[in-house]
Amino acid sequence: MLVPSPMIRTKKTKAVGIPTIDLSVERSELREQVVKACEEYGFFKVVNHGVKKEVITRMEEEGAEFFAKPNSEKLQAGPATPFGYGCRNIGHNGDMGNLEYLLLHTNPVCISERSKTIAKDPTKFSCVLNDYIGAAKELVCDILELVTEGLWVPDKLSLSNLIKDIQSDSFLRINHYPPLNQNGNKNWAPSKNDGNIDNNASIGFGEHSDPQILTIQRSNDVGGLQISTHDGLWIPVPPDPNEFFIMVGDIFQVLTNGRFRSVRHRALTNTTKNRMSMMYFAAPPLNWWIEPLPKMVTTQNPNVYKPFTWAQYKKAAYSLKLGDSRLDLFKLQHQQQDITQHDSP
Ligand SMILES: C=C1C[C@]23C[C@@]1(O)CC[C@H]2[C@@]12CC[C@H](O)[C@@](C)(C(=O)O1)[C@H]2[C@@H]3C(=O)O
Ligand SMILES: O=C(O)CCC(=O)C(=O)O
Ligand SMILES: [Fe+2]
Repeated sequence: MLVPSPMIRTKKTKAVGIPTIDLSVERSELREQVVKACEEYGFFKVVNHGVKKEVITRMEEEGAEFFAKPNSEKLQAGPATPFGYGCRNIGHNGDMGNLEYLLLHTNPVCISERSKTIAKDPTKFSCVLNDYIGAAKELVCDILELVTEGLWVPDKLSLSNLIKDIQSDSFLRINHYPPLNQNGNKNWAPSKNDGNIDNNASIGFGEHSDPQILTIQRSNDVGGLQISTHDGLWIPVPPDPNEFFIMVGDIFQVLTNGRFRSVRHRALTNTTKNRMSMMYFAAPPLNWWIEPLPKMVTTQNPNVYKPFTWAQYKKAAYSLKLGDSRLDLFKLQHQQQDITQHDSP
């Protein structure tokens, strides 16, 4: 059963409820709800997810402790190129946000290596992160199995196995959005790229879709996340620190041949409170070939996308700006821009 959620009124006065799915309900009903939410919004909240409170709390504490450090210590984590500490720069193509973050590969060896430069107690830090990553991975796999069942895909484990693969290219990101003061300024020194965000001072992380298969998001109790509906309205998502939000990523759109749509979203900063969010981005191994699941291609619904590897897609995404629609490059009927420009790295 869909759990009733408060109606949200957007600026354009459209009242929208965030789909909320209770993972403890009976499986045959559950898989239908998950498929429906992925189709309609590409976004939903899960409750009764089974992740231990302690795992979430410890992760929250580690994140808060890291961002409270002096800048000189945070910089020891190394620049986010691609993994490490980033401040205001998002990616490498001039995108800027009002945030600082840690971006990490979820492979346990990478976590262990990075922890040495991030935390005073690296063993504890990597333990806490591995526990959180393990829980997020399990949640992703449960949801992917519900989807394959709901779509009547013959191999129920075909997608979850990609995320469980030791070579999976999944990432963890912890974002910290400091409050903006009353003039809309933050305590950070002005940057040469500030022109990009002057008119959007409250934008913490600009509009985009996530390139991966699925994202598991949670935050502290400070709001800021917004999702975009198909008709272009922004819906604020009320924060819920004990629950998780699931976002369909670009690759899930391809796998379902466009039946699911990757959700465009953004994060705003709060005027007075610190916001911290954490995302697990579930991705396949780099060399994995991506194309619509055979079940999703019919005469009525012919294949829309060219086959490509996750490495090729990532390379294209990383050569573009945050808000760009990268999937257009991989559409079969797209004649102008050729996929070979983004050939394997
Ligand atoms: C501007 C960019 C940042 C990003 C790589 C990109 O070139 C385009 C996709 C961006 C994004 C959005 C979701 C995740 O936060 C992220 C880690 C990802 O996989 O794709 C970021 C990338 C990043 O910050 O490096
Ligand atoms: O901070 C958030 O809630 C969302 C951040 C986000 O979309 C991202 O890091 O990709
Ligand atoms: Fe995102």
